[in-house]
Amino acid sequence: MNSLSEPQNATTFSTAGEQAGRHDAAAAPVGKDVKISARKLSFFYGSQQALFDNDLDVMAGRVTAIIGPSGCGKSTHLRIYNRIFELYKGQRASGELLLDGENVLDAGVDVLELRRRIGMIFQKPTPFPMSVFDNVAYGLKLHYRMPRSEMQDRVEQALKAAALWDEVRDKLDSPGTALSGGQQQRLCIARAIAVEPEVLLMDEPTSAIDPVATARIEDLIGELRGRYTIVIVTHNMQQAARISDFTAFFYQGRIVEYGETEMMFTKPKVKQTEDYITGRFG
Ligand SMILES: Nc1ncnc2c1ncn2[C@@H]1O[C@H](COP(=O)(O)OP(=O)(O)OP(=O)(O)O)[C@@H](O)[C@H]1O
Repeated sequence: MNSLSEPQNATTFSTAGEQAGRHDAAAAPVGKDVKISARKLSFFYGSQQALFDNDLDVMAGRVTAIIGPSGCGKSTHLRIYNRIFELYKGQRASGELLLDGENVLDAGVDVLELRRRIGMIFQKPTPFPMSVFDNVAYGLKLHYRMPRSEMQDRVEQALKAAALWDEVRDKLDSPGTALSGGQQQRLCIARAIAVEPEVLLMDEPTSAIDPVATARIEDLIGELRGRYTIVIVTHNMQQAARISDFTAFFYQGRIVEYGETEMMFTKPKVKQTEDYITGRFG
């Protein structure tokens, strides 16, 4: 958890851009493992360009929040990571998106395997119309062959990791859609976790659920930190401050500023970031 009241030490943070002699505030933090690097990443809906030369290094095992006003490109950026945009006609990305140094946009990439490595949780919980058990087993059946007993173990582990096991252990055969909204969202997290991803993308995962359920998901994100690299889009400034290690501020398809969350929220380098964080626009 980040405390916004802790004293700041500007020397603990330097950007890759500064090291390279650049002084753009959207460069990358250095000195830690990078899991994903966006390089000159742009995106087009038909002829309309929505993202412009996004450069971003996502740190392994950390939580990175993407913030910015409505329509600035947060979801568009996230949807490139697992190439989910390719399900829609006329959408195109250019530049590079490196996962452990390999460009996921290359033609030869196994997209099914990419989506196993990079799981996604959406704004509205999306349980499949099947039982709680089958929701979690779904990806396992898609990606692996295993005996039923191992499948049961993996489902249980995933539900435990998603902090849902105690609530559903007696209703594994009930429909996933019969759970509460917050439980459904944790079910979706369990489904993503079951296939042992490396990265979890979360696109406003708490915007459709109540404050108590939101707190549980935020706690869960805290528990998953370290084991997974998490990138979360959120409209909620307090949430970004509470749960993320790094924050990227997007505006009109560009990354205006990126850095450690504590610094971003206490000493932003760019006036636009400060104005957004303090609620002057957006
Ligand atoms: N399917 C689409 N076709 C055409 N333009 C789109 C499409 N989806 C998004 N856009 C445009 O791309 C830009 C970025 O949209 P995006 O949804 O990524 O923003 P966002 O920051 O996630 O917004 P919000 O916070 O409202 O969810 C916007 O101008 C939007 O109108």
